[in-house]
Parts: sequence; C-alpha cells; structure tokens
Amino acid sequence: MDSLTLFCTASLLAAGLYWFVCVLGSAEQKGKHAVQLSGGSIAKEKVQDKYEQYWSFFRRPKEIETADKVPAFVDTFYNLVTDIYEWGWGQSFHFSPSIPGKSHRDATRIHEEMAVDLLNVKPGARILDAGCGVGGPMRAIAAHSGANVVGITINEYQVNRARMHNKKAGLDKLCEVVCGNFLQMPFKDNTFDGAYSIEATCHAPKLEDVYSEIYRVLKPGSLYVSYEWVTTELYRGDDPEHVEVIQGIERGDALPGLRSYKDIAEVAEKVGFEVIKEKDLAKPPANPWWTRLKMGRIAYWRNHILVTVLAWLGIAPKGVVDVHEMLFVTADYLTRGGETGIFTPMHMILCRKPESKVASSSA
Ligand SMILES: C=C(CC[C@@H](C)[C@H]1CC[C@H]2C3=CC[C@H]4[C@H](C)[C@@H](O)CC[C@]4(C)[C@H]3CC[C@]12C)C(C)C
Ligand SMILES: C[S@@+](CC[C@H](N)C(=O)[O-])C[C@H]1O[C@@H](n2cnc3c(N)ncnc32)[C@H](O)[C@@H]1O
Repeated sequence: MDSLTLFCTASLLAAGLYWFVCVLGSAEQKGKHAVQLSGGSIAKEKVQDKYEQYWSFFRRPKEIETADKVPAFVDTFYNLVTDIYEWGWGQSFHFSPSIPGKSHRDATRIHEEMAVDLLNVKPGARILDAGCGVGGPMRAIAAHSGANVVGITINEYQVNRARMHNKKAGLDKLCEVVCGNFLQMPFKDNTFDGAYSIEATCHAPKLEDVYSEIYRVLKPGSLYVSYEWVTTELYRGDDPEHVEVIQGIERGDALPGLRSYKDIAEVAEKVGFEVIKEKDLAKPPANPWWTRLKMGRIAYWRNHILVTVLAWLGIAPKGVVDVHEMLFVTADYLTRGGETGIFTPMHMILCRKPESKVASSSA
C-alpha cells in the first residue's frame, strides 16, 4: 500500500470512529458523550461490585421491603444509570405521550409544563420538585412559569449534574437543588406554594411516607400534582405473563414494588389531601408513550457495541456494560407493559392541602 492510500484509509477510519463515538454516541441534549460515561459517585473500579450489590437486593426481596434500606438502594441505582440516561435519553428522566409532528423533546416539555399549569402558581411562587433527577423538568417548569423551583434528590451525583445544567441554562437563580431523602425532607412546614413529582415517588417503599412529607411542607390551600408509575385495571396478579412484565419493570428500575392505580387516591386522602382530579394520561386519545422506547432499538444495539468497546479500552468502567444490558432488557419489559396496557408511568393525581380550619370560638 502506498503512503497516500494508507493516509486516506487511516483518515477514513478516524472519521468513522469519530462519527460512531461522538456524533451517534452523543446525548440528545448534548449533556453527556459516550466517552464520559461513569458510575456516578462510585469509583470506576467499584462500579461492577455495586452493580452486583444492586442485584443482590432482588435475590433477597425482604431487604427491599425493609423501608430504611430503600433510599441507599435507589441511590446506588442512580449512580449506575444517570450517565446512561442522560446520554441515551436526555435530561428529563421520564416518559410522555408521543405527539404526532412533534419531537420527543417537545413532547417531554409539554408533559412537564402541564404539571405546573395544573398547580396554578404565579411567577415568584416557591414550588417543590420531589425526586428531581438532573433537573430537566425543573428547568422547563421554571422557564415556563417563572416560579422558583426547589428540587430534591437522594443522589449526590445528580445534584451536581443538575446544578451544572441549571447554571449553563441561566436558570440557577430560579432553580435550587438539595441532596436529601423525600421521606424526611429538610424543609420547614407550610413553606411551599405548590409541589410536583414526576415518575419519582414509585421509589418510595410506602407512598404514605412521601405524600405525608409533601403535605407537611405545602402551605394550606396549595396544590400537589404527581405522575405515578402504577399497574392498571387490566393487570391480573394470576397471569404469569403480567407478573413477569411487572417484576421485570421493578428490577430494572429500582422499584420496591409497583402499586395499583387504586392505591394512589386512597393514600392521598389518608394523609389529608383533597383529591381534585385523577387521570391516566396514557389512555387514548393520547398516543403511546412507549413508541420512543421501541423506536430506539437500533440505537440501543449501537450503544451496546460502543459501551463494550469503551469498557474494553478502559475508558468506561467495566460494570457499565452490565448496567447497559440491564436497561436494554428493562426497555423491553416497559414496552410490553405499555402495549398490554397493564402498566402506566403517568397516572396523574392532582390534590389540594385543605385551608387551615379556623379555630371555633367555643373550642
Ligand atoms: C422513571 C424512571 C426512568 C424512566 C426512563 C427515563 C428510563 C427507563 C428505561 C431507561 C432506558 C432504557 C434503555 C436504554 C438504552 C438501552 C440505552 O442505550 C440508552 C438509554 C436507555 C434508552 C434508557 C433511558 C432511560 C429510560 C427510558 C424509573 C427509574 C422510575
Ligand atoms: C426516574 S427519576 C425522575 C427524575 C425527574 N422527576 C425527571 O422526571 O427527570 C426519579 C428521581 O427520584 C429520586 N428519588 C428516588 N427516591 C428518592 C428519595 N427517597 N428521596 C429523594 N429523591 C428520591 C431519584 O434520585 C431520581 O432523581
């Protein structure tokens, strides 16, 4: 081979590699590139062990049922998946109904804005995002409503990512991020003008514990909206296929046990909320939320090759390959959950904390 041919071949290979890794492998909102994949706050050499530890929770299901172990288990999960989510999905870690003619990004934003529109808050209001991830929804909501959003997440790596994104978006004056447990929040009673949670409270071992905390920090008369992950009225506990799909979703998404749609309003009322509205936003005429997952299949294969090569080269931590594989399988269970209609990630509930009762003079 003469030197010109060698030069051209090498240039083509380099351009091809650049395209495969940096263009195809970039995050939807350019938050993360494949070469930057990490295990969150976990040291590179410990990622594989932590992944094994994550799975051990499911080998000993009683452990997950022990409520006090759940936040640590969820924290480990988000160390493992946060970079992959940002890289392969974007900065909003949730689903939304697809909207014909609109991009995933627009459909996501519309779903987020709907939450704050339901809260009916004014610019300058202080609202809570319970389980804020890296803050995709928080930024969309702050920009749309002019409200000050305080987000809380159990995962410190997400706190740092969210703060960095807030600053980059010029929204750090409106958006604040706190590292903490939404089952015991570091906020004073009656201090928020509204609250929302998007696909986050499903991680709570007892819904009552997170709803009562949100109730405590809300000012009387203010509203709370949540998009909940639940099994629907079509789910049958005696159908082995249904059970397999739901268990697959629980294992791949760090869930201590999916709840039935019936439990949501019951718990909200139990902690003191008035339920104003409840609706499965996935029901027709909404278009399927799972088409985005299904359409991504070719990209997942490409991602898997990319992650395997990067781990082999020592650029990505070894355990990332297993985590990616787990997500690959989970995507399939989620799709089956959506297609069969036995599962929804967007059972919406809107509630109000009642106005304080005026003490009667005879009391
Ligand atoms: C609300 C939660 C998370 C919901 C979704 C944001 C994530 C659920 C499954 C995730 C993914 C599955 C497949 C991945 C794919 C194999 C990879 O190449 C790129 C990232 C995925 C698409 C990833 C992205 C995020 C999800 C869709 C839960 C945890 C309560
Ligand atoms: C699927 S993500 C959704 C994030 C965000 N709502 C979004 O839509 O982008 C779930 C979030 O809930 C948070 N979370 C789960 N359990 C928590 C807990 N006990 N305390 C605080 N945050 C928690 C996770 O850390 C993560 O940020």
